Amino acid sequence: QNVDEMDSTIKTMEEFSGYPLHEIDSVSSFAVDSVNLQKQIDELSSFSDSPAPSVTRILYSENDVLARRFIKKLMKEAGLSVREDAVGNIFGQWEGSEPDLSAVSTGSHIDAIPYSGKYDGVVGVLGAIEAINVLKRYGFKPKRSLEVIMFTSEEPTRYGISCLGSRLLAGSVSLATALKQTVDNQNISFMEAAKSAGYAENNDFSTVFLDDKRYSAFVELHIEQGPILENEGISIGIVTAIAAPASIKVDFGGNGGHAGAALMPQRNDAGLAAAELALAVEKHVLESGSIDTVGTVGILELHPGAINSIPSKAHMEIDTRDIDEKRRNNVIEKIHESAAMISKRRGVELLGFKIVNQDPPALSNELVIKAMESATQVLNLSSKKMISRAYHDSLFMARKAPMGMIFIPCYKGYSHKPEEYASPGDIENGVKVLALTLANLSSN
Ligand SMILES: NC(=O)N[C@@H](O)C(=O)O
Ligand SMILES: [Mn+2]
Ligand SMILES: [Mn+2]
Repeated sequence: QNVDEMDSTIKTMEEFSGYPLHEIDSVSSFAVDSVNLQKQIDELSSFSDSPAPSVTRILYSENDVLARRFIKKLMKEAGLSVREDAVGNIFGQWEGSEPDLSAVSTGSHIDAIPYSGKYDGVVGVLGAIEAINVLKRYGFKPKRSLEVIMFTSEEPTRYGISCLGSRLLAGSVSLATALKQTVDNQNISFMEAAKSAGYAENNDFSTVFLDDKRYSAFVELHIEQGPILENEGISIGIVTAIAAPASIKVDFGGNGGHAGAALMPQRNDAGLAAAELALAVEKHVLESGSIDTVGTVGILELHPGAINSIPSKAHMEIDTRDIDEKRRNNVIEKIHESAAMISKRRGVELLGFKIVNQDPPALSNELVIKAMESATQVLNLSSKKMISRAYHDSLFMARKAPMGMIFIPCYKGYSHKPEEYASPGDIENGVKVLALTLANLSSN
């Protein structure tokens, strides 16, 4: 990009951000402390219930509490004023020159599903704190306050509810009520676990709800969790939409019995019903007519779980998503019909078919997209508009503020496994784009 183009880009950015960018003696002084950031990522990954290189960090576990303490320490070191809500969403605020204006927020999550990696969500929390440090080191002064959010339980691991913290922030009355009766598969109630981690003093979770004017924008930095950016050699993904996720819990019941003595015609094997439904999920998804429809049976549990006993109960959890909500809902209906048909044909009882969540997709906000694009231009980084097939807290923050997401490449698109990896250089680019985007949005 030659100087004239650079000048015109900076000019556009200044007009857009109202921030004196030409005073920056060179973009290079907009520096990220990548070495320190990588140290923080490595240290955070040590708070894990599974051995390195895998990371397992379950909501309100001992390692989750230690990790939360680490995040609050880093927020304080960045000069942010820290507060937590009733379910443990953590907020670090940098007050702007006009604190009455709606603030600009950014953030992600640090919980990690069993045996996963150290970058999912973490880059968006530690990277956000570092983006604040970059702006502070550079002498930037925000007009609107800037707020870093660490969302509670984006992963559905412990209580089967994804984006628990951001759903509540978005005002989910049904969840605020349901949490009082929710237990995990060890029968530990949400209330008990939350209290053990220092939260849920009172059980009125409506205190978590955000008011509509709280934020003027929300931006989340995240690894792509897919191979596109790496394959195409592109530095930054500008997310335009987040696919619509849904999850279903299905339970089958049969008579069970002796694996040797019970002859095949006399059986109503709950396990086989579940197995057949798992294949039906794949069939319905493949028949949706679009590559954008996906379906996964990530949990399948048989009871009593003995080799020589016919399964009397089968519990399965189905995750299905699509960028087209209607098409996804059609698939859910077909799965429901198959569950009923299989149970009838096999003489197995369909004990439960519970749709836990069936969320609409979310669109990114045009102005936030513009701010992210301008930032990549000024930083001379290649970028590409794309959709997110993974869901994120942004899916719910979009209900409360104009939303945008910044993706960075990750190794072979790996995620939710220990081989998940993003290079310090790619993380640095993401943090810079985030910092400039926040500067932009908080100056308007
Ligand atoms: N981003 C991400 O991994 N979110 C997950 O919880 C998911 O299943 O999409
Ligand atoms: Mn994840
Ligand atoms: Mn994530």
